[in-house]
Amino acid sequence: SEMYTSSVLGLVKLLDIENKFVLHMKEYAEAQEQKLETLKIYLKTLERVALKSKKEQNEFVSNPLQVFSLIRRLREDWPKLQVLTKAEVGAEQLQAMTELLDLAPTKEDMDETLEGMDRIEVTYDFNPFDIAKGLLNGQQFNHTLSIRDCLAMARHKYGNKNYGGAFVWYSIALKREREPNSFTYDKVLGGALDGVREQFARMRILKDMTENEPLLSEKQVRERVDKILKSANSTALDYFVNELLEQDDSYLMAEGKLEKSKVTSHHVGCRDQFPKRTHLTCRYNSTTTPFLKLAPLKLEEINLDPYIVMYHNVISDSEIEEMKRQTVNMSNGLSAFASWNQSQPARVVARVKWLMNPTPFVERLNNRITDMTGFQLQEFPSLLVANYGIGAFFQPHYDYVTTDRVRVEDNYGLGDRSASVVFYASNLEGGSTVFTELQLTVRPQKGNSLVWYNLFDDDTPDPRSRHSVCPTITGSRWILIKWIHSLPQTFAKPCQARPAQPTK
Ligand SMILES: O=C(O)CCC(=O)C(=O)O
Ligand SMILES: [Fe+2]
Repeated sequence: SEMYTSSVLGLVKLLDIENKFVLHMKEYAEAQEQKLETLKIYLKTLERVALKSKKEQNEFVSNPLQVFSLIRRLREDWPKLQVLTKAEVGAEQLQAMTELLDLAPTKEDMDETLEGMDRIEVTYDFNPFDIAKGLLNGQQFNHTLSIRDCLAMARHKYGNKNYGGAFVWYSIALKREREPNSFTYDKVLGGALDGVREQFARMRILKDMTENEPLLSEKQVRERVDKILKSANSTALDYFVNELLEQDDSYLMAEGKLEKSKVTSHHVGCRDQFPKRTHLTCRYNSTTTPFLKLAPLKLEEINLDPYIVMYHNVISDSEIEEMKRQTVNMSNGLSAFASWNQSQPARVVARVKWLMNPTPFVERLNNRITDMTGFQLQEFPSLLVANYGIGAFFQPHYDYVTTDRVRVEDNYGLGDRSASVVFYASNLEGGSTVFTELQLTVRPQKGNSLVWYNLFDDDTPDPRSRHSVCPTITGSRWILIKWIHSLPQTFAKPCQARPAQPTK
């Protein structure tokens, strides 16, 4: 089935599905309403004076006019009313709704979107109380999370053994006033808050015990907490929960924060907290190829060693539209739960498509990359397009494939990926490219292109090229990526001996 959450391209389809569902349900409700109306009208025709005493009843059936009507009604009208009552109305709509259910997001999609939300909150150190109120990245949206939304977040974090995070989201849910009609909602969807106060208390105790009793196993901790909660009387539990809920948001929030020891360079980069670079310049590049004499490219230095540059305005809006037209059938995507290799943890959440054929578009882009870098691309003209999902990211990684087991020559005979070129094809919030070792954050800007080296001049891996992509906060992240293989560059790339490395 389709994985919606791996990209914005997939997510947009859900709107259409929901619209159709709502339409069918409306028609269904209208049909039911009509039936109800008819029933009520017929009920009216059956009204007659109440006959209380035996005497009154006898009088009634002694009147031939009344008896005649009574018999005819029961004989001729009743069966038809029975048919009306039993009539299934809206069967067509019911069927259509059932069919739409098959297109509903799967559990994988649900898990992926929960992970995405979690990732946005934790990576950027956002305040979950703000998120629940619709305040994201300093922008107030006209949408708040419902109690059930908040509880889903809490349960997800609990499932991930993030007891502090679950504690906060349970508290948000419990502090919320119930929505109007909550009684009806609960009848249909189940009691939203059933058992939630106890779960909230459980998170608190679980978190404390995990921290205070590091020698206990996961299972032992859970068993002990179960015991504590079982033996607690309800008044004491109520008191405990009420005390906690009276704390202010900042106290509760502190429980859900990512532990200091777990804040990585990727997080710091995404939060834009690396020290700012100085002594870097911008200039026109008019020398890499003769064509640049006519049309120099705007170059911004990002880092000098290893060399990283950003070219400005090197892919136009209309080229980006053309790129999107070539990618209508993107693969279902990579995600935390549906990656190419199930045994690996989440690495990237995005849909991708290789542009393999040497179309005019691909050739034009390759020529541009040659202008930017001077590299030879004839041996491997393919480009890769990616569209990320909400909260989608790319874990810190290296673009080179050389490992102890994979030798350079094995990479399609092209050598390793000596440089990478990423074209940013949309504007968005979040989604920066972070160089975790170099402590650099590069914000995507539509039309720009980032170029960096993954290998030293002697073609050995340069671990300083380790990079990641921050979660998208809002927007649709489109990129076009080109990996430049080293062997075809033998005569194109200036080669210097690597400075001697300190030996261990
Ligand atoms: O999208 C980006 O900014 C970088 C993508 C990337 O690192 C990759 O595809 O290998
Ligand atoms: Fe990469």
